[in-house]
Amino acid sequence: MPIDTSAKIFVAGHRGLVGSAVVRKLYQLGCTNLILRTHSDLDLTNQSAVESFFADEKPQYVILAAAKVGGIHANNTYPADFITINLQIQTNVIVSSFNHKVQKLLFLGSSCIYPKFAPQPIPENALLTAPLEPTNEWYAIAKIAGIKMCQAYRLQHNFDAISAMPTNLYGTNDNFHPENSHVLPALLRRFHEAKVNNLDKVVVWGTGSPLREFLHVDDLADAVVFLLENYSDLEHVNVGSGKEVSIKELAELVKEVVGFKGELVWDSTKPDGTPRKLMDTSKLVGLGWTPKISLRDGLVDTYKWYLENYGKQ
Ligand SMILES: NC(=O)C1=CN([C@@H]2O[C@H](COP(=O)(O)OP(=O)(O)OC[C@H]3O[C@@H](n4cnc5c(N)ncnc54)[C@H](OP(=O)(O)O)[C@@H]3O)[C@@H](O)[C@H]2O)C=CC1
Ligand SMILES: C[C@H]1O[C@H](OP(=O)(O)OP(=O)(O)OC[C@H]2O[C@@H](n3cnc4c(=O)[nH]c(N)nc43)[C@H](O)[C@@H]2O)[C@@H](O)[C@@H](O)C1=O
Repeated sequence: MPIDTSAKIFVAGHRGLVGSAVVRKLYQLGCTNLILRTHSDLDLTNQSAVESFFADEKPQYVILAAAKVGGIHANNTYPADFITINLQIQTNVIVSSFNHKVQKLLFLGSSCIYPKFAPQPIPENALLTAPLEPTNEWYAIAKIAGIKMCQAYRLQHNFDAISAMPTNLYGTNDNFHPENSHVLPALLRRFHEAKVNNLDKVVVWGTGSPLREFLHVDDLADAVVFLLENYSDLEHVNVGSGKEVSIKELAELVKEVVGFKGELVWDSTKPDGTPRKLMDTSKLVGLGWTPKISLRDGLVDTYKWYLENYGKQ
């Protein structure tokens, strides 16, 4: 049922790529009672601080978009951080949400929960059917544990906790860190810097052959609200665009959007990761949701935002 615009909604991770898009969406819908805390105000790995926060604020809805997130290099380099921090955050928020009678919680996982060689497109029931992609299995295991925890609280306590599994996301407020970011923001920054510094080439990681699906974060935020209003069941739900491109095609598209005229150089010492991870989104489409923003339009908008916020540096 439609979200009550006066309801107390805690958006955990509200400054991040996903959290900020969800906040924009909820404000657009007329929500007037969002509860927002920065990482420095409320460290979600601190169990007693989270418990006190929920006891004081008693939110009615929780959207869990806070996590330790990064691209293939970051996941491959900091496995202990990715499994520990994400297990701590999600456990603290899910348990305290239940303890303080939150009406509904939406947990955000990721497409990396699926086996490295899952059937394509990947259906929700491919979960735990084969080995994971080694470069991000620690993060994936944490996310799978989050799905299972939401299921366990529904089975034992009838707690309305649902899980959404987005594909690779991009958009405004993304992480543009040169090493630890995801591919799309990393390339946007690298091509931009090459253009403004008149470089003649840009290094792209891997072989360029892996395929990736991309969804603009505003579409994801729309899907998050749609699921909060229309879905309450045990199984997680894939959220994607249904369209995939090779990393080479993506690099060419970013090059074109940025207007870089030089050449691409491939650094095959960097990992390719999962060869493909196109999600089967027929379950979500069957519920009545479809994405709206094309990759080209989304890239153009994101680069425009990048120029307004970082272009002068
Ligand atoms: N980006 C992507 O391509 C995809 C993301 N997802 C999922 O979406 C969710 C959000 O990801 P995304 O928005 O990209 O990530 P971001 O890194 O952009 O945002 C994460 C947010 O969580 C906050 N945060 C991190 N640690 C803590 C903590 N200990 N206490 C409080 N807040 C904390 C961060 O605050 P601060 O920066 O101040 O530390 C930040 O605001 C995650 O669950 C992720 O797994 C799923 C699929 C794809
Ligand atoms: C959403 C999903 O995202 C992550 O999985 P991933 O999709 O493999 O992550 P990625 O975006 O970092 O890489 C995608 C592809 O792109 C190639 N690639 C080229 N050049 C750059 C580059 O400059 N940076 C990066 N990061 N990748 C590059 C890179 O070699 C790889 O082949 C998970 O860690 C996890 O966070 C998760 O759930």
